[in-house]
This record gives sequence, C-alpha cells and structure tokens, in this order.
Amino acid sequence: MRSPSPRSPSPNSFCAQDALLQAQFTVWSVGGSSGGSSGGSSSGADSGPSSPAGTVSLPSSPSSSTYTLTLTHTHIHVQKICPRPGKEAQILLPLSELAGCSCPRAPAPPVLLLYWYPMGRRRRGVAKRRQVRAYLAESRPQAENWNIAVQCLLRGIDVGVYTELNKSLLPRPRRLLLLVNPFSGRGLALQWCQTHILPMISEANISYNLIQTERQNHARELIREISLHEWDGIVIVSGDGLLHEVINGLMDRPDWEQAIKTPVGILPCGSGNALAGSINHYAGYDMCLREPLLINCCFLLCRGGVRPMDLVSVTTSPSPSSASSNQNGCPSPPKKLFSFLSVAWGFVSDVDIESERYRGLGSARFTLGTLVRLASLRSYKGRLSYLPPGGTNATLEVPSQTPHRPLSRSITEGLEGYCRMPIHRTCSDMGLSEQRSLQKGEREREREERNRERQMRRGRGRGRGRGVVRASSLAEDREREMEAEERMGGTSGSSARSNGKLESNEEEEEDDSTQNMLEEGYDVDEGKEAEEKMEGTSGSSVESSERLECERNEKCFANKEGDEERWNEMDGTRDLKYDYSADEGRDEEEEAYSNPDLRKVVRKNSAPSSQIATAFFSRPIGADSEQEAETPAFERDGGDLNGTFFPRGAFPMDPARERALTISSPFRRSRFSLSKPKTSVDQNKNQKPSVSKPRPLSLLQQSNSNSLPPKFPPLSLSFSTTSPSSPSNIGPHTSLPSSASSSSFSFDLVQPSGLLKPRPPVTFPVDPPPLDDLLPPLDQPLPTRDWVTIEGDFVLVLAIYQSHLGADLFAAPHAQFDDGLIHLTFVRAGISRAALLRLFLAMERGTHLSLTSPYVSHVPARAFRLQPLSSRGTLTVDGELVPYGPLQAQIHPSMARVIVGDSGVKITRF
Ligand SMILES: Nc1ncnc2c1ncn2[C@@H]1O[C@H](COP(=O)(O)OP(=O)(O)OP(=O)(O)O)[C@@H](O)[C@H]1O
Repeated sequence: MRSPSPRSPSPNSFCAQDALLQAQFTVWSVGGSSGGSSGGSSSGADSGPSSPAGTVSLPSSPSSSTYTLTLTHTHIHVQKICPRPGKEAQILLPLSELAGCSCPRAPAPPVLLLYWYPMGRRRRGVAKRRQVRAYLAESRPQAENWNIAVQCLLRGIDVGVYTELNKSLLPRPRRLLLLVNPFSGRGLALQWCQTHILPMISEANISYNLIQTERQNHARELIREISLHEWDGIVIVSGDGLLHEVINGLMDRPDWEQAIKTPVGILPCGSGNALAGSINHYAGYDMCLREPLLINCCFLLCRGGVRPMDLVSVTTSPSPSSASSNQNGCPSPPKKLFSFLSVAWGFVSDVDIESERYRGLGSARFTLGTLVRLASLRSYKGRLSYLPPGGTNATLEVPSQTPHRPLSRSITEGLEGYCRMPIHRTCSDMGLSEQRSLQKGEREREREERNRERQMRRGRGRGRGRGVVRASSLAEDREREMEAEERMGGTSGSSARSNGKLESNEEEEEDDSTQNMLEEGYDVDEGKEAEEKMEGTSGSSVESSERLECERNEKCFANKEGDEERWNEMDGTRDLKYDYSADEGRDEEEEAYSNPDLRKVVRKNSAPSSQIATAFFSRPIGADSEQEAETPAFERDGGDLNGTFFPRGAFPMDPARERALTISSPFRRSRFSLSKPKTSVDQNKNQKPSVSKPRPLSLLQQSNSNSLPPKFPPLSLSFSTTSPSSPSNIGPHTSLPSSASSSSFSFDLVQPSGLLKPRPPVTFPVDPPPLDDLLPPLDQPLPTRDWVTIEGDFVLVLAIYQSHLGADLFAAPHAQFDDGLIHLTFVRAGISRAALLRLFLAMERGTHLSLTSPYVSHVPARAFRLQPLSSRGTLTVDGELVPYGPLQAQIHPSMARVIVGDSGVKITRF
C-alpha cells in the first residue's frame, strides 16, 4: 500500500516551536464508555456517518481524561496528561487525513469535533475508515478558535502564531451540485447518499444541492441551462455514464470554453466506475470497489483538489434513423461528442452493452459478460488509423502525386475504385516484430506447420457455411508476406515496414520491395486466389473434404461412446465447435478437438457456457458471424475515400438483438431502434418491476422546496451548512427560481432559506466550437504523413485516456489525467480465448503490458480513426452506445478539470 499522505512524523519528533495553537481538552466518552485507547474519543469507526446532513450526534458525557492538543501546519498532536501521562498516550492526527471539523453551536457544549479518515483494513486491502474525535474545550471561544484554525488549514489558508482567529478568515463554504442517478449500478445511489455521502460532505462544510435525475439525458439538459457560477463543482453520484452527460452538457453550452472549466467530480455508485478507479489510484490508494471506493472518493472530494483532465472529441457517424437524410433531404452530418474515458469496439463494448441484463450483479456483471462473450468470441473486420504522439498536424498536407503501390492487402482490400490516394505510411500488422524475431530455421518449420493448419482451417471455415468471419486472415496475410520475403531472400527493410515507422528515405525502398513482391506474384490478393486454386478448384470439394473430416471425427467419437445419446451429445459438441469458430487458429482448442479425451473435457466444460449464452442471447452462438459476411462490406455499403468507409444505409440490426439491447437495459435507449422509441421515462416505468430499484428517499418526496428551477427536477434535496445571515450563506439553492410544481425539498439545518426571487435569464457569450485540428472531416481522407493504418480482423479496439476501464481494471497503467494521450489497445483475431482471458486477468493488476502476444498491441496516439468494415457490431463512448459506423477522435489536452483530492502534484483547490 502506498501511503497517500506525507510520512507522518512520530509523536516524539513533534517540535513545540511548530505549534500554532496549544490547549487542554477533556475527552468525551462515546456512549458512556471511554473513547479510544489514546487521543480522545472516537465514534463510527467502521461505518460511514449515520446521520444525514451533518447532524453529528455528540458524545453523551465528558470523561475524566485530559489531553493537551497542539496544532501545527500539518498535524494535530494529542498528548494524554491525565490520569496517566505517558509515551503510549500520544497520537498524531495528520491534517491530510481530516475531512473537516466543527464546533456545534450553543446550547451544545463547546466541543471540537474532528472527522478523521485514516486508512483501515478492509476485507480486500485497505481503505478509508471514519473516526470522529470529540474534545471538550474549557470555553466556547477556545473551541471556536480551534475550529477556525483547523478549517483554515484544511482550506489552504495560511494561519500563523499571531493570526487573530475569527470567522471572517474562513472562505465561504464550497457549493456543489450533486446529480444522482438512482438507478445506476445496483440502484444504491440514494441509499449511499443518505448513509455516506451527505454526512461526509457536511462534515467538510460543503453546501450542496442534490438533484435526482429522472431519465436519460436529464442531467445533460440541466447542465446546459444552469447558471454555473453558482457552483464550485458538479459532482455526479452515479457511474461514468452520468458524467458523460454532464461533460457533454457543458460542451453544448454557448459558453463551453468557460463552462468546461467547472470542476467535475464523481462519487461512484455505478457498475464500472472507471473514473473513480482512476482517481482512487491517482491518490495512491489500494484498488477497491463498492463502499470503500465510495468513501475514498468522497474523502478526496472533501479535500477538494482539482487538476486538469484531457477530453477527447469523438465524431461518430449519423445515427441510422437520420443516416440517409434529414428533413431537407441533405445527408445528416456526423455527430460530435466529448469523452473523458474511452472509445471501445468489439469485445469490450459488446461486454459492456450485453451485460446490461445482469445489472443487478453490480461490477460482477462485467465478469459474467466477459465469460459469456469469451464463449462466443467474435471478430470484426475493420481499419484503424492513428496518429502517434510524435506525429504532426498534417491535415492539410494532402499529396497530389501519383499514388504509391500499397503495401499489402490489409491496406488495399476493398479500396479498388474508391481509393484516390494511397495510405502509404502504414503498419499492416500488429505484433509482427515478435514474429519476425524468430530465427529463420524456426520460421521454416513453423511455416510448414502453419500451412497445414491454414489449409485445415480454410476447409473448415468454408464447411461451416458462408459468412463466418475469419478471425485469422490478417495473420495469414502476414504469413504470406513473410514467406514471400523469405523466398525473395531479402529481409532488409521488412522489419522497418513492420514497425510502420519508416523514415522517408526508406519509403522508396519499401515501395520497391513491395513492388517486387507484387511482380513476383505475391500480391496477397492474387496469392489468395492462387491458394484457393491450390486448395480446391471448387468450393464443393472443400465442403466435401470438410464433411469427410467431420464424419471421420464423428465416427471415431461415436465408436468410442457407442450409443445414440452420445451421438446427440456429439452433435452438440460439433455445433459448439463450429460456433467457436470466429477465432479459429488457436492451438489449444484445435488440440482439444483433435484429441478425443480432451475433446470430452472441452465439451463438458463448454456446453453449459454455450447453453447459458444461447439462453441469454436467444439465438445460436455464432449467428452474428454467420450473417455478418454474407455480402462483402464494400458491396453492401457505400463509397470509400482513401480508407474512409461510409455506409450507404443504416447498419442493420436484427430485432432480437435490438430487443436484447433495449429491453434489458432500464437506462440505455438504443440508437438502433427499429420501432418507435419509447421515452426513457416509460422505459424506466416498464423496467421497475423487473429490476429491484430502491424507493427514493422519503425526504425527497416532500413538496416544499424553492431550491430548483421549475423545469428541472421534481425531486431534489438541498442543504446548506451555514447560517443564511453569514455572507457565505448565499448558497446555490437560494438563487434558483422557485417552482410551485416542484417537489424538491430544501433542507437547511440552521434556518430554512426564504422564498426565492426569479432569476433573469442568463445570456452567454458564444464561443466558437472546439476544432479538431489533427483530423480532417470524417468523410475526407486522412493525411498520409505520420498516420499509421492497420486493417484486418480485430477482436477488440480500445482507446482509453484514464488509467482504469473499471474500478478493478487497470487498463492503461501509464495514463495520467492530463498526459495529452489516447492509449490504444487492439487485439487482433487469432488470439486464443485463454490468452484473452489472461490479458483481462493481468489487466486487473495492470501487468498486461508485459504480456507478450503477437495479437495484442498497445500504442499511444493523439488521434485515431476507426472504420468498422463488418456490418454489425457495437461501438461505445464512455460506455454509452453510439451509432455503429466510422468514428474518429482526437485528444484535447487539459480541456476539463476534475476533483481528485489533494494527494497529487499540481493541485489547485476548488
Ligand atoms: N433517472 C434515470 N433513469 C434512467 N436512466 C438514467 C437516469 N439517470 C441517468 N440515466 C442514464 O443511465 C445510464 C447509466 O448510468 P451510469 O453510467 O451512471 O450507471 P452505470 O451504467 O451503472 O455505471 P457505469 O457507467 O460506471 O457502468 C446513463 O446513460 C445515464 O444517461
């Protein structure tokens, strides 16, 4: 465990001349018993604060123990002086572990309450735990002075020995807008608000206004219109999806440039909680989930450090409903949105969307989703282009000379007749360097083996019927290329090509060698045809050989088992085997199928998964793949300008899958809807009986408040910790217009806020929209300089800009909030299930970067373009479904600001 706070000096090393204040206090016992072994009484050590809205129940009576408290700039030193002074009766409370302090008003006794959150042992690792320490002062002014001094230090206001302590030193309490999605995660957000969040932020003297979202996009609409200067921060109590709405709401505003600088925070109540995981990690805390993660993040929020965070602008294709044209008959423009977390395609987005149906499991839904998806692994054809960090902005540098010959099929496939310009600065393989590092002798042996395997696979692939996506085509391309190179006896330049980082003087050489390759008949397209001819002159012979192979296997198996039932079982096995075909080429599985004993094991282990998957997906596993490639993507879809792929029509989605995506999710409204979409509110209503949702807090249902704008939430809760008479009391809730129709509830401990005057409409200066200076429009070719393009079959593409993809998925260990980088991970088809599982398991610890697999690549980038060439699939941005089709993104360094606590460098306070 890395220590989140500066090393505490030992009590003995405490130096009296550092003292700002020193006084004697009596400890109050908790519930009649003496508090903690040393240093005063403590309460609520294990649980979060139990009373909402800052009502701290005082200890019942003073104890006979007396302590001397000494305040320094960094610690409170507590020394027991009576009845038994001694070394063991000392304790140091680091100020960095205090969330806040208070001094209850008269007639309460003059007690100084310190809210201390040291690290404590949990079931898994360590996390923050709450302790309240209560010290009875000799007089009220003494208690109040201490309260002011500690609060000043916690807020970063310098206090000296001679500073005259009075309330005017204190800055006004921070004001937070809390947006709660009551249905996020396992639906515990409101409950956790009551038990953990509201008490803790009250302890930190933070004023807040809580709004419950009622539907998807509610938060986005709200953020578009509120007066932002009234808030010190916007904090979402939910998963990452709600923060995505808030960020986009801020960017929708005409004053977006200013608005996006509003600090945003997250209190994790969702299923993934990726940003919360990153914040927790950045603070140096152990990885944790659920309430420990929430308490850690809430503590960091109370500490209040803010730092810059990169945003990524993502341009997606128009949604299918508007893809063809808008009302004027003009083609709909691509959509732009802003992302703080990730863009995912393939495995990751599939798991995210499909696991919606297991939402009740919380974060375990992703584990189950991963297993299900592993059981029916798919691959997707596509093209990924990215601009590495060193690359320049070459958007306008479009060369006009004659195109170079393309490097390989992976670049040229499907571009004939479309490609006006070549993509010559390309990398057509992933992990190739590892393959190439093999010795030549080994290579030859392997080549022969691979040839045999390839032919087997090819035969089986065809036998399975049309349309199965062949997951290993890119690998095969590379193999063919390698063979060609070896036959040519020239290996120079090949490794350079594989890296895709050629200097310009190498390009000629590269093109020449490619040209030679092509002339010698190793153009991969031609090679493919030749191979096909070699393998069999007609598909029927392949099919018949496939049949023979199957029959042989079946007979062999049947003889061994010897009864009809076994035959039926074996049929199931065979289906399973075929269903698993998307990433064929995996040695382990092939071995399993060729070895009857292993085969039994595989069948035994796999059948339940396949049944689960079939039941979940209401269709045979692999159905997607079968339908997928019935027609080549380029025949079905529209034109392509130098690698830019545009669908002519909407990407179709079958009704069963559409149902699966929409009905199972109470939250997400699929953009693929075939039928007229219902409103989210209705969806939620429909979902309520099936998904156990918490009842909203009864408190929230009272109709009383004047704290919210009329058009906004009917349910809200606001709270101010300060007196309305103090200058700091002009809380956000007091400046919002009242609403007769609103059922919001104003909750002020001290004095209810008065009726609110309507606020004149706010006018914003209109800022020009942020430009993507690294990218041409989505329908234009990419620049040829500096960009790297990879085409082939992918299992997943993940672009992430935070360290965590989920609270327990450390996907980009090097990522920083403001490193100006997109961390790209892509896995190409051909990877075995075991290797993919290993990758995800290693990701939990962040050790996956050291795993070597020729199918897995990790690269940093500043911009990328993703062009799915498979007609069906899912794309997500920050875990939210976006229209399937070409998409591009670029980083905007330090565009936003995120509340991360004060344990990092370069922190400013909000
Ligand atoms: N009151 C609401 N009813 C229905 N949907 C909502 C409501 N409030 C927000 N949403 C939407 O719910 C979706 C999911 O919310 P969120 O991401 O916060 O939770 P999650 O999916 O459980 O968490 P995570 O994204 O971390 O996995 C978002 O798309 C958000 O727009």
